[in-house]
Amino acid sequence: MLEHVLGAIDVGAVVLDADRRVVLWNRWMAQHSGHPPAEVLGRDFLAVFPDLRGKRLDGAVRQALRDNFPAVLSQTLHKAPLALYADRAARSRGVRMQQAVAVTPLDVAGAARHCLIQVSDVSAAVHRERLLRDQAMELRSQTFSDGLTGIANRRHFDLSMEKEQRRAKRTGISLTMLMIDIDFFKAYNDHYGHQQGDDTLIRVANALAGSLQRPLDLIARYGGEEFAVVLPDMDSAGGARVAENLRQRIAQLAIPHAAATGSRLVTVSIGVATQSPHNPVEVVQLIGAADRALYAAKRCGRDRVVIENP
Ligand SMILES: Nc1nc2c(ncn2[C@@H]2O[C@H](COP(=O)(O)OP(=O)(O)OP(=O)(O)O)[C@@H](O)[C@H]2O)c(=O)[nH]1
Repeated sequence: MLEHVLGAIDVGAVVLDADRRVVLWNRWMAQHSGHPPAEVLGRDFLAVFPDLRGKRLDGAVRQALRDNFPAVLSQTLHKAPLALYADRAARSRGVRMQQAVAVTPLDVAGAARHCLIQVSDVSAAVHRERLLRDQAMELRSQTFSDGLTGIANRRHFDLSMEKEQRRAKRTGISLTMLMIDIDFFKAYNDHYGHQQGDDTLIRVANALAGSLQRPLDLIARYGGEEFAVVLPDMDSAGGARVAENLRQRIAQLAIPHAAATGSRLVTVSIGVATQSPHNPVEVVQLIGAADRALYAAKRCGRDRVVIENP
């Protein structure tokens, strides 16, 4: 009965004697290792699996036999310690089964201590875990990025702005923000259609994002055709330079805009506001100042940069 049970269970079972020789090798082990019992019984376990020497499982077997300590090998640290394969195809591709391994000391009447090694196939669980992790990462990135342009979304901007503003206050550095709005975009949509409007939004977003240089600079789609930029550790003069550079970059794209006045190209207006170390303000005040600067830029004819201090 016991032999039938050992043959039927969906777990690998190996018993080693005090000299690490294999004294039990169930059918599951034969099937997944490719070694029938006749080939391994009486042999040193490490001669069957030579690449185990010096590894965690080798140590766990020693500890079980010598010190009577059981061990469970962490699945994340030791994914596939034994050369075991799900099937022939996996073996020929050299793809080992993902395993959970437990080593248990066994007191055998009238003999020195043995140990039992139990192996289970956790490939499906590991695969499921990986899928869930990938999905979680995908969801996370969707939560913080704008669906149309792929840059950060408003939520990402709000969080980043709060964090950077606190950091600027704490460490006594400047923080500049820009509000950027595409000029005459309603007329652009009306003239070229919404689809081309979307394409232009994407091009403008990519050009703006590609022009920022420092790793902590963040550009987000603030709403509709409006973008916001956070520039940590940047004073007012530096912010004005960045803004002017962005304005020129968009003009250089030379995207035709037949319905715009002036250059008849797609242009942007930019408002700049800076929190200096001597004048810390609230985030709303900083955004309000950048907004006012943007509307001043619009009023003064668009395609320009205006600075306003909070
Ligand atoms: N194609 C497209 N258009 C959008 C999107 N979001 C907002 N818009 C359009 O952007 C336009 C913004 O128009 P307004 O706020 O009147 O400003 P404007 O025409 O750009 O004029 P000024 O800002 O004063 O230069 C509206 O017509 C919106 O429909 C979008 O995701 N795709």
